[in-house]
Amino acid sequence: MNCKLISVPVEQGQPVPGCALGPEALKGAGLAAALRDLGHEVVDLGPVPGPQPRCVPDHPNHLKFLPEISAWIEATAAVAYEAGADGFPIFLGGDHSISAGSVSGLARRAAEQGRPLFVLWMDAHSDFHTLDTTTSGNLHGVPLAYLCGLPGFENYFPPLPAPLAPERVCILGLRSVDKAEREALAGSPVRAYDMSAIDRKGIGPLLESFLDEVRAANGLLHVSFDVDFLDPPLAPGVGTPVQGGATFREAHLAMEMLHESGLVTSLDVVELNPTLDERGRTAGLAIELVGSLLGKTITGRRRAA
Ligand SMILES: NC(=[NH2+])NCCC[C@H](N)C(=O)O
Ligand SMILES: [Mn+2]
Ligand SMILES: [Mn+2]
Repeated sequence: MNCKLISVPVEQGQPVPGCALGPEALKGAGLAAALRDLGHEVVDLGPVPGPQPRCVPDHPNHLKFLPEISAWIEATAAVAYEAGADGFPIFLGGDHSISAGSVSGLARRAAEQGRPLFVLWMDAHSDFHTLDTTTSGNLHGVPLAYLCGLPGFENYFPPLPAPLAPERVCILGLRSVDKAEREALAGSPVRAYDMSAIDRKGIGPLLESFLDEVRAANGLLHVSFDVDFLDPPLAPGVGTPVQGGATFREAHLAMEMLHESGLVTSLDVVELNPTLDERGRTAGLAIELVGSLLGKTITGRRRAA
C-alpha cells in the first residue's frame, strides 16, 4: 500500500491547547517506520498549508473560530480530493473538525468514481451537532452532522460536494452524546453503537455486520479514528476524555478486522494532544493500532475467516 501521510495541525476546533502538535507527535514516535516495517510505502505529504480565515456571515450561536475552522475544512478537502485519487491517505490531526475536510474531499472523489463511501466513526462522541445546536461552540463537535448534510451549515462551512448517505455511517464507542445530538441521531439512519451495545453484543459482531454492508455495496470505507474512543487510562493524551471507553483488546480486534476485511481505503487519526500524554503512551498506542489496521498481526499469519 502507498500510505500518504497528511498533517492537519488544527486545534481551534476544541478548547485545550496542544492538539495541533498531534501530527508531529505521531511522526516523532515512529509512524512512518512502523508502516514501512509492514511492507508499505510511505510518503509524507507534509502539512496542509494554513489557510486565511474564510469570509463567513455572523452566526447567531456562539461558535469558536468559525472563519478559521471553515478555512481549514476547505483546504483539507482540496488536499483530500487530490490524495484520494490513489494510495491510502492517512490524515493526522489536529482536532476532529479536520474530518469535515478529509471526508468531504474523499466523498467527492468517491462520487466521481461511482463508488459509495462508507464511514466508520470511532469516537466517544457523536460529533453530530449542527452550528445551531452546539452549546460549547467547539467545532470539533459538528463534523459528522455537516458530512451527513444536516441543515444550517450553508454559508458557514464550505459547500459539500457529496453528502454522506447517513445509512452508510456507523459510529462506534459512544458514551457522550448531548441532548440535541441524541434527538438528531434518533431521526437519522446513522448506526450509532454506544459502549453498552459493545458490552452486550461484542465489538466483533457489531463491526462485522457493518463490514458486510460495505462489502455488499462494493463500497469504499473511511475510518475516522478519534483517539478518545479508547479508555482514558490507556490513552490519556486527549482533550475531551470520557471514562468507560474501548479496551486495548477491543480496539485491536476492531483494527485487525478492518484490515482483514480489505475494505478500508483511508483513515483519520485525530484528537491526540501530546501535551496531555504520559510519556508518549497515547501516541505509541495510536501507532500500534494504525499498524494493526494496516496488517500487523501477532503471529504474522492471516487468520482463517
Ligand atoms: N471530537 C470530539 N472530541 N468532540 C467532542 C465534542 C463534545 C461535545 N459534544 C461538544 O459538542 O462540545
Ligand atoms: Mn470526535
Ligand atoms: Mn471524541
